[in-house]
Amino acid sequence: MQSELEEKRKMLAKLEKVPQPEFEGVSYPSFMPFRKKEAKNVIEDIMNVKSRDSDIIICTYAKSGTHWTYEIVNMLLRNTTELDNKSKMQSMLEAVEDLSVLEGVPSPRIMDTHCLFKYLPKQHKQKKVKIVHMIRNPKDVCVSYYYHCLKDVMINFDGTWEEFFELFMSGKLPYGSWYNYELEMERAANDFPETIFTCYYEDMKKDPIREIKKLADFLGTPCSDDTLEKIAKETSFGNMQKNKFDITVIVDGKGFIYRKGEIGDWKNHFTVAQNEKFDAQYKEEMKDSKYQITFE
Ligand SMILES: Nc1ncnc2c1ncn2[C@@H]1O[C@H](COP(=O)(O)OS(=O)(=O)O)[C@@H](OP(=O)(O)O)[C@H]1O
Repeated sequence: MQSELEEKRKMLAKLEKVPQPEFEGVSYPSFMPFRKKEAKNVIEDIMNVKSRDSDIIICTYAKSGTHWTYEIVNMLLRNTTELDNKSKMQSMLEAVEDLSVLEGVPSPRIMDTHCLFKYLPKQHKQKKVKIVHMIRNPKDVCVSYYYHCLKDVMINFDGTWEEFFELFMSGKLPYGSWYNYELEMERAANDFPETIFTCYYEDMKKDPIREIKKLADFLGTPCSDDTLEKIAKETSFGNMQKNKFDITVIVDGKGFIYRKGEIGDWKNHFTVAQNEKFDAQYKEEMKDSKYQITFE
């Protein structure tokens, strides 16, 4: 399986940049399904995926800790404390390239998506699919996303930090506005409190054992203190950066998912003026939100 991942990585490295696909005013990285079908049909394919009672979907805005969450969820479900270098997350946008592959994945399937909640498989409600939502301080998301966009062959961006900051502020970047995404997730979590679990990136970073325990309770996979400790250690940033196979690839052959994994890198990038502008927009957009994000 590791060799299959290597093959996939080589294929990614060869991909030409193409125009960014768009649907309902939101653009997407040009994953393979978009290279073969209209964006509308790709999103419809996701919405028509047949759900199973045991499915788990990790819902995150880009750069909010998706791969980290996957690894923790995978360990809890498969009762292991080792990083999974044999398979990869079923990213829904990529997986719909061949639905038979997704149908052949044994249960419990762990899928992930950065698309809006309204584009989840329609059957998720009746099947009571469990949704794990990780939210991260959007200033750090913005910085992390900037570095990602510079390197990702599926995204056409080679601008400056200043330009990227403005794109983030306007929401005109792949997957759209952070605010739209998170406010929709908040409404969904109010509507489906039993099936949506939200955790904060910063909480997971500061007290992983406590947060992994909460997640295990939600998933119905309780485990011993010893196991919790092992999972926290194995999924620490340093260990994942060193030992996790990274499917993404850039010119120097290295992946780019595990960059810094820190809280507060925004302070190394935001100017005072950018910070003020961001705070003013955040205050306005999130005035009715109950999310508790602190800009440490
Ligand atoms: N174990 C662990 N601990 C803490 N932080 C971690 C961990 N694993 C990944 N990361 C950081 O998460 C950022 C990548 O987020 P995603 O996995 O959501 O990226 S993606 O949108 O799916 O490409 C990216 O953040 P930045 O380092 O700030 O760029 C990763 O480094």
